[in-house]
Formats: sequence, C-alpha cells, structure tokens
Amino acid sequence: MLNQITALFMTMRAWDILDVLVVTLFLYNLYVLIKNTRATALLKGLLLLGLFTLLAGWLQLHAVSWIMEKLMTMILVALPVVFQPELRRALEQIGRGKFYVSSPIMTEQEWTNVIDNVVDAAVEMGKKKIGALLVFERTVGLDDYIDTGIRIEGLVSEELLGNIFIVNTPLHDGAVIIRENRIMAAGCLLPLTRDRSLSSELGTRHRAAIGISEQADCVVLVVSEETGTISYTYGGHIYRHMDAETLRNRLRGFLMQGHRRGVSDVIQKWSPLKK
Ligand SMILES: Nc1ncnc2c1ncn2[C@@H]1O[C@H](COP(=O)(O)OP(=O)(O)OP(=O)(O)O)[C@@H](O)[C@H]1O
Repeated sequence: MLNQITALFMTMRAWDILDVLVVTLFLYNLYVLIKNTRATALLKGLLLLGLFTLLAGWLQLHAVSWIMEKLMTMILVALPVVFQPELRRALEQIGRGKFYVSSPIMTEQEWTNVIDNVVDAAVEMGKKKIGALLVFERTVGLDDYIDTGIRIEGLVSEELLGNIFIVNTPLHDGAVIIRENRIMAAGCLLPLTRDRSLSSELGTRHRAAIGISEQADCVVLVVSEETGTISYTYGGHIYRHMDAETLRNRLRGFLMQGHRRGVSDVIQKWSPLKK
C-alpha cells in the first residue's frame, strides 16, 4: 500500500497537481455556492438514493436495483429543471467572473459597526411602526435580487436606512440588500414563501423574508409596520419578537463567525501582504 502511494507521488507531474488544484477549487466554490440552500437537502437525498441503489445491487435485489436505476436516470434528467435558478445564477456568476469571489475581509470592528447601525435603525423604525425588510447577503450571491431594485452601494448607516424606509418615498417599498458594509440596493423584489403552515398574521413582507431565506443562506430582518415588532428569518424559519440585544448577538453569530466567501478569504486572511 505504502509502495503504491510512493509510486503514485513519484509519477506525479506538475500538471497533475494543477489538475487536482483546479478540481478542488471548482468543487469548493460549488459547495460554497449551494451550501445552506435547498440544493444541499436535494443533494443529500440524491446521495441516499445512490447509496440505496448500490446496496440493492450488492444484495442482488434485481427488481429493486432495476427500479432504482431507472429512478436515478429520471432524477438526473430532471435535475437541471429543478435547479434551474441555481444553475442560472452559477453560470451568471462565472460569466461575470465572480465564481472566484474576491472581496475585502471585514474586520470585527467594521462588522460591529454595521450590525449596530442596522439594529439601531430597526429598533427606531419599530418604535415608529415603519415597516422594513433588510437582507444580509452571506455566501450565496444575491445579484439576481439586487438587480430588481435601485442600486445604491452606499455605506450602511442608521440614518441612510431610516431614510430609505420613510413611508411614501420611492425606495421604501421592497427590500434593502446589504453586502458586507454596503447597502447594495433598495426596493428589491424577493420571492414569497409557499409555506402554507405559516400564521395568517404574517403578510407579504414576512413571507418575502422567509422566501428569500429558503433560496439562499442570507439572514433577513423584518420590522412590522402593523405591530413594530422585529423578526429575523434564516433557512426558511422565522424568529419573532426580537429585542435589540438578542438581535445583535444573533447577527454577530451569522455574520462575524459564519461569513465566509470562499477560498479567497483563506488566501487573503493568511496573505503575507495583508496589512
Ligand atoms: N415580494 C416582496 N419583496 C419585497 N418586499 C415585499 C414583497 N412583498 C411585499 N413586500 C413589502 O411588504 C409590504 C406589504 O407588507 P404587508 O402588510 O403585506 O406584510 P406584513 O407581513 O403584514 O407586514 P406588516 O406587519 O409590516 O404589515 C409592501 O409594501 C412591500 O414593501
């Protein structure tokens, strides 16, 4: 065994290493792209079906094997249809040269500043019963949704957020999308959840917040215009009646510990050129 491994390394050419590196980079970015989206759950399901097919073959259950093989073929044909939005987004990102995401890493102080400004704005809007919808992009890019709104690309501040959501102003309808310390766009249209089990108290603003969190790994804040309560959504779930401190802590958890944008982070983090 050891000899075989040694032989393998001895016969390895520089191109083979490059080959492995390219495949690793591709798979890692693919993982980052689909992590925490509905694609992950579907892939887990596929993996289980694959294992079941192998097991059926190994136990020589011919009828089960035959059915599973046909089923797998059908699923593989159906996959591009089911994953059409994800595939489109991935191809667009490659087309825009964004598959390998390179972005400056935010310091802890910068994140704290962003979170404080957003939470203070949300609390203030809650007191005044001003409805608001704020999406924090994480590893899954939200360019598709940013494109549905008005581009801003301004630094996050309590004052700017407060201004955007003033009732009857052009930008107040729809969602604000935040990427790191920038408000990328306002007035964005988000997909509504189709979950029928939700409370009837939750109108379209809350349904949009849940809907986008089902499609991507973003975290979304909602301020209710009716009650002034603040909620957040993540992974298709809604967490309601948040106070400022809990919200701050949850956002820290999501954004400061959980925010990774890919291999570029690691490279930048350990880069000797990093100041
Ligand atoms: N698909 C969507 N994407 C983004 N924003 C949306 C979407 N649908 C509705 N909204 C926002 O939600 C507002 C309507 O909120 P609605 O009263 O229906 O929801 P709600 O969940 O009951 O919230 P509230 O408690 O604030 O009343 C719209 O004016 C718009 O700003």
